[in-house]
Amino acid sequence: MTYPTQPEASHFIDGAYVEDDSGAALPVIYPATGETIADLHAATPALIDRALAAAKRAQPAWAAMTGTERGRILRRAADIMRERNRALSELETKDTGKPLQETLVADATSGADALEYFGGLAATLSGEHIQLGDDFIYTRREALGVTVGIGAWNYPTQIACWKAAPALACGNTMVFKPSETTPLCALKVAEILKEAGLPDGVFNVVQGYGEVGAGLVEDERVAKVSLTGSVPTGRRVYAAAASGMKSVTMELGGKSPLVIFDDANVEDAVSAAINANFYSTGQVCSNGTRVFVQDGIREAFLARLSERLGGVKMGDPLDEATNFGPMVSARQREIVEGFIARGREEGARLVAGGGRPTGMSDENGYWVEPTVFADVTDEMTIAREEIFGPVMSVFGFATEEEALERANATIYGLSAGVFTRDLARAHRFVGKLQAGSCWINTYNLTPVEAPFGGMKMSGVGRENGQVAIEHWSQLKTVYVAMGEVEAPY
Ligand SMILES: NC(=O)c1ccc[n+]([C@@H]2O[C@H](COP(=O)([O-])OP(=O)(O)OC[C@H]3O[C@@H](n4cnc5c(N)ncnc54)[C@H](O)[C@@H]3O)[C@@H](O)[C@H]2O)c1
Ligand SMILES: C[N+](C)(C)CC=O
Ligand SMILES: [K+]
Repeated sequence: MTYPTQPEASHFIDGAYVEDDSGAALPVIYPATGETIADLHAATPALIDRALAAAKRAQPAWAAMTGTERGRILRRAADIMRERNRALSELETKDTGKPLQETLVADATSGADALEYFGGLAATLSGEHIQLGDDFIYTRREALGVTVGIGAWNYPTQIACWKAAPALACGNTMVFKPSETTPLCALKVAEILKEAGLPDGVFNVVQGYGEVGAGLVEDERVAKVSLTGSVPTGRRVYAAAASGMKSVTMELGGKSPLVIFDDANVEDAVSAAINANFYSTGQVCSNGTRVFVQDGIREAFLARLSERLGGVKMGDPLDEATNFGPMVSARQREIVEGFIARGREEGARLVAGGGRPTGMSDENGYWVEPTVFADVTDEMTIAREEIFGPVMSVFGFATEEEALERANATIYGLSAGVFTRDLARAHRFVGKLQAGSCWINTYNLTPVEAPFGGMKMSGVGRENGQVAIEHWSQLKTVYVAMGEVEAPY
């Protein structure tokens, strides 16, 4: 099967597709050609209200089902997603420009993993019993209520599922707003959940720009907001949620370090640096864009990296042989090119890339070459700011202490990696890294079993793993008295 790129309508509310042409135009662009592949509309205030009302109405009955019943629906949806992985991946590729080689293994598949994992966990939700003499206390793990998910554009299906799966497992309902840049696949997630038996109103999708997100966050019916996006947006959303005393999960940006010691396996370290910088054309929050290579192997590392970049294959993202796609949008390419120019101006040494690839269309596809800067210093703009594109900065270092201090010298704390054959050093080092996800001798693996999220400015809360349940539910404490009630008078 193939999904048409134009969906039946822009929004999915209360179990059905809904359109309102009076909403702002939201064209969907295929980043490899610049072609408009769908015309959607942003949600109007009336549609936002309709979605939240549907979620509010559906929530009590959804929460009243047993966890086993809720989980069965999520697991059925996981199976359907896997059966349709190719069609979903093709649609994701058209929406994001990411090569099909990637979307086939990292998007709907990861979404299905989350639905399966939290579908399984749904039946395990429980409280505790605390005996106090004859009296006792028990706790109930309850849903939060109506929740809002807001997505970034790099992993649209995955983000929708990483939020919806634990939210729904816990008995919440959700209104999800995809990124305006990649709005298509969340609608398919909604369709599939419905097909799997999800009651109407439990998962709704509304499209729109930032103000639609803001409208959702500010609504008093909403108990929790989970955002995947940039730090500036995170600040705004967290502040708006705080004034309504809402819970939040913030999955934000990063400028993560990848530290490679002299004793590392250079071939593996180069592979990891490639995965940590050029996968999804560098549009990955957890990317290890600050690559610290110890002095003894730095030139060998750079030489081997340059050779390995000969294996980059740009081209039609729908061709499974293509392993590097365009940037998601003209705007994002402009931002990345601005950073590359700054890197040059500030004196970093360009080792690879740095421009638009020859032979690829300049006007339409938003192409940028995989770019490597060496001799980068900690003060340079490219060393400090999240670029969100295929730009690797390579730094030298002499000692473990120095590497640790410089790795942590950032406002961000999403991820970090260390390569060494000395495992005592590896554990000692990650013990002191200020990052939510650390990898030893690999990079960027984010299975759903692993809690994922940021320290410092990179976020609040965790997605995935069992701990996500705590972020999508609340505890009620019940004290039960077995005797008479004493009072002073
Ligand atoms: N930690 C993670 O899991 C993770 C994953 C992917 C991307 N990211 C981060 O996301 C960023 C790139 O994505 P982006 O450019 O789409 O981010 P963005 O912050 O521009 O937008 C994210 C989402 O927030 C919405 N939004 C914007 N203003 C809003 C407001 N005032 N209220 C409510 N919603 C609002 C947008 O419409 C979009 O849906 C990068 O910084 C990247 O690191 C983080
Ligand atoms: C969560 N992750 C790393 C797969 C995608 C973030 O951009
Ligand atoms: K798009």
